[in-house]
Amino acid sequence: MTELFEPVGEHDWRIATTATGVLADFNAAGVLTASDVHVATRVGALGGEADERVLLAVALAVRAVRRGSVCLDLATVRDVAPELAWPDEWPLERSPLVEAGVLRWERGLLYLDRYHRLETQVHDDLAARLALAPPAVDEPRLSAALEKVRSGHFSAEQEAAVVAAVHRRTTILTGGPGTGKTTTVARLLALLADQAGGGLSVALAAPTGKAATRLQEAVTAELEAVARTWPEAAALVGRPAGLTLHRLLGWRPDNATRFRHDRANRLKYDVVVVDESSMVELTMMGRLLEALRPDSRLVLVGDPRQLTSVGAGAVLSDLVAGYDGRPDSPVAALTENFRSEEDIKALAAALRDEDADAVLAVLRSPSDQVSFVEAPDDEAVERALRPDSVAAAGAVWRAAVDEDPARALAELDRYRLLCAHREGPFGVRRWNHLVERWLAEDADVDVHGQWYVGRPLLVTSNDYALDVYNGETGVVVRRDGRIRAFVAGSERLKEFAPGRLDAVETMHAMTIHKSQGSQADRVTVLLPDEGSRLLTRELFYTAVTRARHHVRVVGTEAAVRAAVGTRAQRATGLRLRLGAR
Ligand SMILES: Nc1ncnc2c1ncn2[C@@H]1O[C@H](COP(=O)(O)OP(=O)(O)OP(=O)(O)O)[C@@H](O)[C@H]1O
Repeated sequence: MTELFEPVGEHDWRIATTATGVLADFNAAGVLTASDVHVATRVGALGGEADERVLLAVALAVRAVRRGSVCLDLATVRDVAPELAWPDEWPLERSPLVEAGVLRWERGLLYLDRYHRLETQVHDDLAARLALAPPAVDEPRLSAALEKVRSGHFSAEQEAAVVAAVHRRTTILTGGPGTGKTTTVARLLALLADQAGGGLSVALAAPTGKAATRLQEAVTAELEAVARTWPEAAALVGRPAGLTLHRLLGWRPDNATRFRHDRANRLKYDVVVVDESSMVELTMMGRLLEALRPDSRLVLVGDPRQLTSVGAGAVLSDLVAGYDGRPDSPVAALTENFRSEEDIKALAAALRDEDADAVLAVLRSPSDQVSFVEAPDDEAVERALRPDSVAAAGAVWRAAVDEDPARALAELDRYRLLCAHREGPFGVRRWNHLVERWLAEDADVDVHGQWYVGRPLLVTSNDYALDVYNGETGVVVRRDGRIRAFVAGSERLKEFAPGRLDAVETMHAMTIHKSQGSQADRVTVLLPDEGSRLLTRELFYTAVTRARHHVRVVGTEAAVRAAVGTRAQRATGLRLRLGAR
């Protein structure tokens, strides 16, 4: 796995032509980009720091944040490129930048001040929530209520989780796909509404629009199940709406990182549930925690084994690891998977155990749920992917031709081709083009133009004016002779003149990062080669757990071993802070 780039000549945009000394050396070696170097030089000039070792540390800290870390671990930083001339020491203690608080140096971790502040804020806000007196609970009422939610499905593990959550203001509910997290949340809401006697305001939030929609749908369905045995409580909860975290906090057109709700203007909700919390980056977690009323309840739901957020931080997995073993831990874990097929569960379990031999054994065992196409070269990969891709895209296209957008969107959820990369031989862009070409060649579909009938769409950013959100899926359909784009929303299909949707991509293939928070009946995972820097266990786990009924892995044994053996490392100090009370 390489973490460096290879400069392609002196005009490469990643080369800082003004850099000198050690910064220039690390830039030329592909460790630092031009922007890392520029930020460090500028910070040094403004803060009166000329020691190039400190400037190198600043540039490496900027690089670390760019790559998802919250800070720079100086003890391991050399591993990036051991052959380079690293400084013998980091004279940070004497640095005016540390003195001025521009840099923070703590426990061997070097922070840019903004990230240090965020991390300490997240820690302190959570600590303050945990230190508050627990909410008052009417125990006889709770016991009576548990009797009512027990009918229908409800495992002992789920019951233990809701009982713990009723007694806490902060709960972190973890579990893999299909472990009944949403079921548990719906029952928790019923119990809380019953305790409150009504008037409980609930927000169901998630980092992406698609995840928010799914959460709302799933909670609504589970509340309907609760209503069969306990209609009063279900009625008290009502129908809470799903919304993105940006929307919950009050998105501001003038500021990308600040929201309308903050410490001075808190959220009014009594309960805030956040699904897919593994995707929540440190900045957003900070904003959420400061906007919550201290006495409100927060339920963070997610799977800490999945890929971390795109932005810096690994908050959920840090919280789970950091609270581990603490008597005040707010973590409730669900482990029993009720949804996936046995062999998919076995594959996910082998990945959790970090056991490459076991992963390969599951992949190679005959199964109608898991398959492995060992494709040594490009041609073999194409041969493997072509029939399924054409069949899946053809089914979407046929529904679109039949002017049936609901069916087209349902077809879209049946099959998904997942890639690690956006660009390159294993990238989404290439496979989108290939599937379009195959569709034209094998099924005679007209794929010309941007808005061809049957084009599957993935929304890539939130548009509050249009009411479409990052992660939502859509399809192009001709209706009454006009080309329209339909996007799946929580309550209804949303119809647009396609030109109005500017942040959409073709979705014959999708990145694994973007697939978080969604599932499909059948999933094909295209593994990149073993040198890919994206290939990690978290990536592989996220990909295979997107499948409900069948997962097919296309790649090589070397790629499988590389994935299982590589952890997505992010330097953060949150778990240390939590562990070192
Ligand atoms: N105790 C149980 N016994 C049997 N089935 C259950 C139980 N709890 C949940 N289920 C069922 O398992 C499936 C998955 O549950 P649920 O959607 O709550 O899980 P989840 O963890 O939220 O999943 P995901 O995150 O993948 O959406 C649902 O069909 C649900 O009805």
